[in-house]
Amino acid sequence: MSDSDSQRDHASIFSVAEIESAVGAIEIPGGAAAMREAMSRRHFNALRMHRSAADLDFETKPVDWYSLGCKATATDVRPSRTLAYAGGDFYLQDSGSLLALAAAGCDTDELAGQRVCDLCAAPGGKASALLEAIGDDGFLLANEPIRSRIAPLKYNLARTGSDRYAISSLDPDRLADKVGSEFDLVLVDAPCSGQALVSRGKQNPAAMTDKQVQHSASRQNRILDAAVRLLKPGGRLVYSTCTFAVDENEAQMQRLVDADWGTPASVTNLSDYQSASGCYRLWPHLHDCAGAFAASMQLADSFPTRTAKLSRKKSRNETRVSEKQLPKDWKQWYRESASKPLNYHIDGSVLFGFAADAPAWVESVAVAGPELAYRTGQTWKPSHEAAMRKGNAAMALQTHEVDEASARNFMAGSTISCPDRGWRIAQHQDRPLGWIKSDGRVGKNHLPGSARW
Ligand SMILES: C[S@@+](CC[C@H](N)C(=O)[O-])C[C@H]1O[C@@H](n2cnc3c(N)ncnc32)[C@H](O)[C@@H]1O
Repeated sequence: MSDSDSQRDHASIFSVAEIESAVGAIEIPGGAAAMREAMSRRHFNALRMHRSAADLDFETKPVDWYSLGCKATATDVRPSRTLAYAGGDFYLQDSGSLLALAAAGCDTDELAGQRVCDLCAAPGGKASALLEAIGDDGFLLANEPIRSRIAPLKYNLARTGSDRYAISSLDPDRLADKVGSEFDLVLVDAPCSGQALVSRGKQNPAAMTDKQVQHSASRQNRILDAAVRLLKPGGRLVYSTCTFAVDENEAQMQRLVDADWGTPASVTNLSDYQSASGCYRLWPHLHDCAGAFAASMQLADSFPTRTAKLSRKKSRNETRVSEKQLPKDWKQWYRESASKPLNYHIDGSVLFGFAADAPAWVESVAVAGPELAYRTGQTWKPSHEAAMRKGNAAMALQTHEVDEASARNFMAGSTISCPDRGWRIAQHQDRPLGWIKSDGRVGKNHLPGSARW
């Protein structure tokens, strides 16, 4: 069975009445029959552009709700096989995911310099947009409780080229106990019944049942209760799901407002999509995406604050290393910025460099962060993550500009010719691609398997 057959099959399992019942107490604009039909259609991913990206060499049309979003106009373009993608110029995601980013203000300057937490962060589609939006002076904590999902999160955060982040892996309640009321903005892109994904064959059809909706809703209650404890008074909560059920969407926000914890915060740019005060929806039959929900709430100034309770076991300094303990080839790999010093940490076989002006609690909750080097046996090598840096603290010292054909070969895993010895970043039109190590003739390819075409 082809992909499109299986998508059609999943969606056509449901009758119009079942779709209406799964959505709950909200009118479906345009009707459930049109929604049912659109749920079996394929929606192409959108490109979420990096702010410093160069112009694309294929035609695109804008995504109406997110100014940094666009879609390729031709359906035979494969954006994921372009050098612009390899160099981190854009991220690919369902255009519905951009609704939460619009609610957070990621396509404006309002997050610049802010302290932000993405509480349910893997694989990092939204966390990477938050990281780009906070700029060189903000800080992002990306939390993902499920350890096996950390690897793609690390990879996607590194693609932004920023080092202003740390990754934690805690239950939201424990994180709130440890860190306290620290954030200007918390994003909860909650685990949900995933009804919008049923049409893509990525979710079990049981997502449409009340049992699944109520199971997800009670987990969302717990996560949201922790999220508000992580906010500074007056801070902003952005809540999102990829499901249609009111009980997992508008009703969750209403519960917080009814408890007097905050007030809905309208997002002017999203007024066309409003479903309730501070709540926004995209529908598969109206907006050419899988469907999405996002809401924005401002925490009451009177909400009680808590200060960080740092763990005694893994306190600051415990894994920190001095410059003298850095790998011996360090100075051949990186130049450090005097104005943006780093705190170096070795965790097992990985060396991280956290921004020295990051919050004090970062080192007690982080399981990963901006990676600089890793060890295989006794040998240290520079990390692919650091090859992608676009600025900030540790930057690779040496680069090797390659033409388009060599860049494509490099992305496919080949060696490239390079007359200069040592470690350097292969780059194409100033876009970093990854590390090579040259013997003065041939540059050996050090691109990780996951990044290769
Ligand atoms: C909808 S996905 C997040 C997608 C992500 N924000 C993105 O844009 O790439 C929800 C995430 O929440 C995580 N999760 C599961 N249970 C959780 C919990 N109790 N608290 C926080 N996150 C949880 C899941 O592992 C999953 O990675």
